[in-house]
Amino acid sequence: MKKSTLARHLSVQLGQVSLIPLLQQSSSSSSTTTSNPSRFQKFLEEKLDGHRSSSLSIEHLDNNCLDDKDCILSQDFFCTPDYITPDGQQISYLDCNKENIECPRSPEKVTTAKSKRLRKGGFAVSFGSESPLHNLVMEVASDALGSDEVNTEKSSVTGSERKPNYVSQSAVALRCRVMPPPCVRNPYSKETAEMDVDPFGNQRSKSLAAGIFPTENGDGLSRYRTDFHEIEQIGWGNFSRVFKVLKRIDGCMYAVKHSIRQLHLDTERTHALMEVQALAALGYHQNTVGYYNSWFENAQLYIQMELCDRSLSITRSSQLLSEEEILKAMHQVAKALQFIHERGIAHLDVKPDNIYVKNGVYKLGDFGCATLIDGSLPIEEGDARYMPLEILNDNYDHLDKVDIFSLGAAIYELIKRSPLPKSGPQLLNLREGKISLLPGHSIQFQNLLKVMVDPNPVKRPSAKELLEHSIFDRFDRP
Ligand SMILES: Nc1ncnc2c1ncn2[C@@H]1O[C@H](COP(=O)(O)OP(=O)(O)OP(=O)(O)O)[C@@H](O)[C@H]1O
Ligand SMILES: [Mg+2]
Repeated sequence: MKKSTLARHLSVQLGQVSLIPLLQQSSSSSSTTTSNPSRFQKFLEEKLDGHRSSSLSIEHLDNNCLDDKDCILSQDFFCTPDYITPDGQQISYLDCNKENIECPRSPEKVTTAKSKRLRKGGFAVSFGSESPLHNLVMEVASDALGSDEVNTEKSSVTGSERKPNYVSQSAVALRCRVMPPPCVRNPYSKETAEMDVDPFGNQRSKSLAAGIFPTENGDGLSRYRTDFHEIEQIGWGNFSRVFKVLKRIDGCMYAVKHSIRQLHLDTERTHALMEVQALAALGYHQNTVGYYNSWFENAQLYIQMELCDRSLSITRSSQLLSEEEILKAMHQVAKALQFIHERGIAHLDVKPDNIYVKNGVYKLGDFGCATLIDGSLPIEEGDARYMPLEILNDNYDHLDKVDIFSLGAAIYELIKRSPLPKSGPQLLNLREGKISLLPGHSIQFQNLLKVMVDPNPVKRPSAKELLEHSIFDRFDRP
């Protein structure tokens, strides 16, 4: 009884990825571990046979949903342009723009016979059917599935054909997903230790009593609600809202941004995904906002990111920055730009609203307009107030230098402490590289700003050259 529950629990987890590689691994390793297969192994073998006999190959799992219940909503199902394309998978953006085209397959994971073992106090421990950990897994499994589902699942795996009351593994997996894990305080995180609100109160039992989490579309399958506890809204833009959230499973704070509009068309989703693809391709840099995860839910794109304290927006924050602090921000954003430009990506929406601060460290965020410098992806320019003349004239030859102009304009705005106008002579002057005198600021600094907003992109320094300027000597070198 217990083993079959464990088997179901594991199969539920596997249902979210692909069952086949583990089944193959399990069936091969089983011969080495025992000559007398357990019920669990038998079950896995039966499942494998079942999958084989119904011609369910990995390819089918990847590309075709067997039935509607086997589909898990995920960006995996939408073709998108790649910032990094795996070897041998040259895809063009235009191809991906077509509706209903097959997504390129991810490189196959090499399956090894290694199995992970839980280590405790330096010793490898295994949990047999009598161990407390084993019992805990049993409890969670039976907690996550009602007794009716247990029967349903049992009957479907013991019979060779699907019974009318068959519930697909993906459906069960989704059902399991919506059971919130306990909301635990993270003992390593200062953030959660100092929290004045207590989101750790009986959230799980409350949500269970309320019938899991209601979603806007009423399907009860909100990954956002299942995985996160929403604390408050911390930002908004033209296209998104951003929330401070606590992740239930690790007890840490994150920012989750989600699109305001529902994205029903493939083209809309493809476009929205460019942001997460850029973030994912870039990887970690201390001066870019950290990216963790993304998913579609209710036709909206959700992006889980590193939580920052605030942005430098001068309309949303009343904090005044000294020249020293502004130079520090400029230096750190220049480091972020050097990092992304070296990877062939231009941000195209550098402005104070998109520069965040966390523990005194400045981070470039909002990669919603990010594109490839070589011009091989579509270009959507950011906030027009920070765009140089060449972009308005559809000249995209120096996209990295667009970011330098925008950084210069953003710094100019922070120094002036008044928002750049959307039109008028001040904006035209800026685009022509004319900035008014900035009393109290060094000539060296004013000259640097001037060259950053030069109307000729070639004359603007690159991010690397900017960082080599002597004005930044007092800061650490890249
Ligand atoms: N990781 C984060 N940590 C803290 N605050 C954030 C974070 N991400 C975004 N914000 C806040 O939310 C605001 C809106 O986010 P963002 O700029 O990414 O949305 P958007 O809709 O793409 O904006 P835009 O209108 O500029 O295109 C930001 O200006 C910032 O104040
Ligand atoms: Mg923004």
